Amino acid sequence: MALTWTHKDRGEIRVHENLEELSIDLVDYIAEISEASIKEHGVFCIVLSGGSLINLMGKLVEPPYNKIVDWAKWYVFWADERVVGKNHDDSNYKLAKETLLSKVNVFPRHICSINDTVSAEDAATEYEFAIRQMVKTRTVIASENSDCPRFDLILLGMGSDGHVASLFPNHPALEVKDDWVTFLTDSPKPPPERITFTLPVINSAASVVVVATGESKANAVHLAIDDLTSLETSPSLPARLVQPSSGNLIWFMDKPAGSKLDGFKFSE
Ligand SMILES: O=C(O)[C@H](O)[C@@H](O)[C@H](O)[C@H](O)COP(=O)(O)O
Repeated sequence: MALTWTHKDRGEIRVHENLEELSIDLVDYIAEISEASIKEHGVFCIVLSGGSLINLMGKLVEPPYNKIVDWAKWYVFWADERVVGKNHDDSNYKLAKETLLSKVNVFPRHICSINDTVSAEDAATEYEFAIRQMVKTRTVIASENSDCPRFDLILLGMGSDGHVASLFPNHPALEVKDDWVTFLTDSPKPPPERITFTLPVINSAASVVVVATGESKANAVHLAIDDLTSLETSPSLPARLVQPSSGNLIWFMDKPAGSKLDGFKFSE
């Protein structure tokens, strides 16, 4: 049984017994938001990241999800991408394609990946331009509260340093406010060249999910969610800066990742 609660300003927290339970809850949630978004505005604009998150979504290609999800209405984006060829093992696109997208009926033209033949800077500029065109044609909804797109669902993993997408602690990309997509050529985690959604775009989504598993994430989870003592306060922890302005925030984690949370301790 999952332990779930809502923090007064850090969203809903779901701590699962194990990865199997977490992955079922995660795909249930994705299927639910997909259905609600399609009912509301005809399409589902989902944003992926890399890492273990993609394998945790694997059940989507199995019954009943593969039959109940309206794949033809999906538009797929990436919150961050490594600037490598699409066939490179570091490519987030390749991971999602092999694990999920090649196994369901998402239209290839609805899969919005980066141009892998240009520099990181140009790839970021082109990706933002492509998204702006889709906001213009109303495939992606415009936010009412910011000059940003309002994606239906942004799925983020989290590193043990608290990074989300390719927004790393103390990196200047965290400060970018005027662009929707920015680039890095000095990522602290290899490969160095990446593009990433900026915080204003992440925080304009209708729903943001952060998935964190394993004991190595426990401290970052605590710093991202709990009310901190003045000693611990770390204003630039990227995961703590995920604060959708008028959307939902949900944390999916396993027990080891949640083990340092105040709410977890109280429930033991
Ligand atoms: O671009 C990257 O280097 C990874 O995609 C990275 O951002 C990942 O999402 C997190 O580090 C969480 O990864 P795990 O869930 O696999 O620990």
